[in-house]
Formats: sequence, C-alpha cells, structure tokens
Amino acid sequence: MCGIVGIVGKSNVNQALYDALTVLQHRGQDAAGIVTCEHGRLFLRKDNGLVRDVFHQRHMQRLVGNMGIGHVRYPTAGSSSSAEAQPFYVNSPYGITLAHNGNLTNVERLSREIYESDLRHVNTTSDSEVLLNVFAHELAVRNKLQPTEEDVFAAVSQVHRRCVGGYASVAMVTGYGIVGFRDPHGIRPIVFGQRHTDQGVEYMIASESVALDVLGFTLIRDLAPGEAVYITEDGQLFTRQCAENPQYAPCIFEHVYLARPDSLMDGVSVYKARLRMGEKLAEKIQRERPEHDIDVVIPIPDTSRTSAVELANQLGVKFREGFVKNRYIGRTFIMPGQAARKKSVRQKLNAIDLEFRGKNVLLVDDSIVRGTTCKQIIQMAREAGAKKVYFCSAAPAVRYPNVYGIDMPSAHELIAHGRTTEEVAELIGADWLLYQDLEDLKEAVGGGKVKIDAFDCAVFDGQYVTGDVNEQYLDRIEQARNDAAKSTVERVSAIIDLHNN
Ligand SMILES: O=P(O)(O)OC[C@H]1O[C@H](OP(=O)(O)OP(=O)(O)O)[C@H](O)[C@@H]1O
Ligand SMILES: NC(=O)CC[C@H](N)C(=O)O
Ligand SMILES: [Mg+2]
Repeated sequence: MCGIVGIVGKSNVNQALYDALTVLQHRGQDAAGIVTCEHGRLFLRKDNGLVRDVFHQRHMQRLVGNMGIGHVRYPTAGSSSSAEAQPFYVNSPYGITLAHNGNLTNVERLSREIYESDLRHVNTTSDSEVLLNVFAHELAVRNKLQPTEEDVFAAVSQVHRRCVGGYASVAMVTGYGIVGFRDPHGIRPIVFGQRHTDQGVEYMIASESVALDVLGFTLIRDLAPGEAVYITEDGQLFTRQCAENPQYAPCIFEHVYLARPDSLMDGVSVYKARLRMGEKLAEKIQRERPEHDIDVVIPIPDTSRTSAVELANQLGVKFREGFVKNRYIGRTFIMPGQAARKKSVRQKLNAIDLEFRGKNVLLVDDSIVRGTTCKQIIQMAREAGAKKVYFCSAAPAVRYPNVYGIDMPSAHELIAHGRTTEEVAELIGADWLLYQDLEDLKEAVGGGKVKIDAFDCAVFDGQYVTGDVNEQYLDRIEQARNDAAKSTVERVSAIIDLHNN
C-alpha cells in the first residue's frame, strides 16, 4: 500500500505534489519521489525517507512543470534500496514514468517475457519496474509519434491482459499526459478529481480522496476496476473501461487499517465503516458475554480509535484514552524489520497509569497481525495496574499472507496463523480475546449507503481473488520475503545504486 498521485495543472505542480504526498504519508514511509515534466523534459527526485526529508528547497526549485506524478513507498517486492524508490523511468517510447501501488503476482513470468519477447532490460527486483516496462512496450507497439488517448487506453488494455495482481498506478507520458489505471479487480484504491483556477481546470489522480480534499480538489469519483483515466497535458480528460471482465473486489484491509478515516473509498466513508466495526464488536460482546465486567474501553492509537469510541458507546461503558502516542513516530506496522517494529511500539505509546489502576480494561485495536503491538501493550496495561486485560480486534484473525500490496508475505510471521483464538490470547497475555467475525466486517464496510458485495479478504479467509495464487507461489514469496531474508537483501542492496540481485 504505497501512495500515488498525479496532477495536470495550469502552473507548477511541484508544491501540490509534495503536499499530496505528505497527506498520503501513512501509506508508505520508506521512500518518496516526484517527477515533473516541462517542455518535454523530466525532473526527478527520489530517495529513501519521509517526504519532508527527501525534498529540500533545492530539489523543489528544480522540479518545474505543469504536470507530474509522485509516490510514497512501502516495499512489497525487491528491496528498500533507494534504487527501487518510485517513480520509475524508461526512456522509450516518449520517456515514461510510473508510480505503482500494489503487487503483481505473475512478475516472474512477466520479467521473462519482457526480456525474451519485448527485448527490454529491467535492472531491479521491483515489480513496479516490470509493470512500467509492460505498459511502455504496449504503447511502443502502437508505433505512433504522437500517442492519442486511444493508444494509451489500448496499452492499458494490454497491461490488463498480461499483468495479474493488485495495481493502482499513475504513469506520465512525457510531453503528452498522465494516465491512471486500476487492476480489473479494483484491489487497490484510486480516485480522481478537479479544481477550478483562473487559468482553467486542473486534475488530480490519487490513492485516497483525502489528498484531493486537502488540496482543494473536488472528488469526481473512484476509478472502476479495470478503468483508466487519461488527462492530456493541455487538460482534456478521457476515461475508458479497459478490462474485458472487471470484477469489484477492493481490499477490505484498506478500511480496517491502511486508509485515513477521512477518505471516501469506493463510495464508502472509511470513518463510518470503522464506526460500524465498533458497533458490530459491541453486539458480539453482548452476545457472548452479556454479563461482562468491563470498566473501561481503551483504544490503541491511532487507527483503532474510531471503532473503540463506538464500541464503548454501544456497550454503555466509559471510553478513556489510556495511551498517549508520540506524534513524531510513524506507523509501526509498515516499518521494514521486526526489530524496528518492536522497538517503536514502546517508544510510540505510553500508558496513563491512572486509567488502568485496579480496573478491568478492554483494549481495542483495529487488527492483530504479527502481534507485535498487542503483546507489548497488554504488558504495559498490566504494569500500569490493570486488574484484568481484555483485548478485541475490529478485524478478524489475520491468518494468511497478503500478495496484493501489503507486506505480509510470510504466514509463519502472523500470530494467528494455525492458531485458535484461545491460543493467541495466551500468547499475547490477554485474559480474554475477541475477534470481529468476517461477515460482520463485510457488513460494516459494504453494508452502508453504498453497497459493495465482494471484497478481497484474503488475509482473513485465504481466498485470493486473482485465482493464480497457489501453495508454491506462497512458499516462494515466504522464502524470498520473510524478515530474515529481507534483512540480507537490505544489507546487500544498500551498497550500490543500480543493483541487480
Ligand atoms: O499486530 P501487529 O503486527 O503489531 O500489527 C497491528 C498493529 O499495527 C498497526 O498500527 P501502527 O502502529 O502501524 O499504526 P497506527 O498508529 O495507524 O495504529 C495496527 O493499527 C495495529 O495496531
Ligand atoms: N506497497 C506497495 O504498493 C508497493 C509497490 C511495489 N510493489 C513496491 O514494492 O515498490
Ligand atoms: Mg495501530
């Protein structure tokens, strides 16, 4: 779940891209990049780090041009090296740059095809560079000096035929325009919008609607699964369904954890979905423990707050902020290694002892993935003097890897994999543990005003919507991307810039 943005404006777009990336920072903290285009030339700055650390004034001054794209990265393939920061660039045809959120599941086959049939060279292990090369090849075979929207949409259609997995992407065709496209299952989110200026209408494509809001753009809509939007450099907008058999299956985990609550995603308010998750949890507690002895409900900041407030309301139990979050520490779950993740939970959250002393507390989190957060938090609650510590998760047990753009490649690193709820409760040290039911989560997200009846819920039910994910594939990514394997890749790839391991 990286963050992507593209803007076709009427004046320099560098500042707007930067601002949008800061709003999307929660989607990726490892690397950031912006490329702009002026008079047929590209200006690119990308590196490892947070947006505020990657772009200094001297970079911003050089990023000139009225159109550009940007990216914040949370790696799910290859390494975290700055060589794999995005946007990626290929010089032919036209000079194309691309930023990608998601993960391709047939990247090995595509890499072979690109080399053997398309005669293209890819130098990194990033699936996004592969995606870019497939798109570039499909545009190149149209054989046009000046590509039209028809050519761009035809290339996207071919991308859909060849690529499998999750991909929401923006690509800039130098001197011509910006195209946004979404995979035929709509797994990863992407929206577009517009704003009126004295010089004319400006367009923006982004991962989440919150980026549009903050920059004064109004949301036009989400891209449908398989659909593409193309905005020419002079501001004409075209949309086209480019997939043969699109099927809505957006990733439900966006609503659980990934997205900001103030985003509207596929017409659903993430905030409202999280409120409904709290409501459903309360109903489950009332069903299973009508005689509960909970004195206080305490959220684990940040993401679980919304569900926890509603849960407390419905139960009629006091809601208290028992943990204070250090606002200068980022999200723990999307940090690259387990050592960093473990250390930052303690640095990030501190307990207000008075809220725990002598009480039966119900701690609420949005999800339990590796169990890094809840184990430490439960211990902190006990040290703060809690009598009993109950724990509930607004999402069901995460038991299966994600292969579509969330870095959970290894089933064995998931605390609930192959374990019952009672076993997990014991491991994390909770007196009682309650998970949301999957049907309730689906209802919470898809049962509001806008009805969505299918989701990608693979991390909860092991059903992979693209139909190509089998045991061998899962074994391969587990070997390549478990925490131990990743740390070796990181050490090696940090040494050289253009790397090819
Ligand atoms: O079981 P785990 O592997 O620890 O993962 C789950 C935790 O990680 C996330 O929090 P994070 O700190 O990333 O971000 P937040 O501040 O948005 O809650 C999520 O909200 C859970 O608290
Ligand atoms: N989280 C993502 O969307 C990652 C995009 C891409 N697969 C990468 O690793 O850079
Ligand atoms: Mg959290």
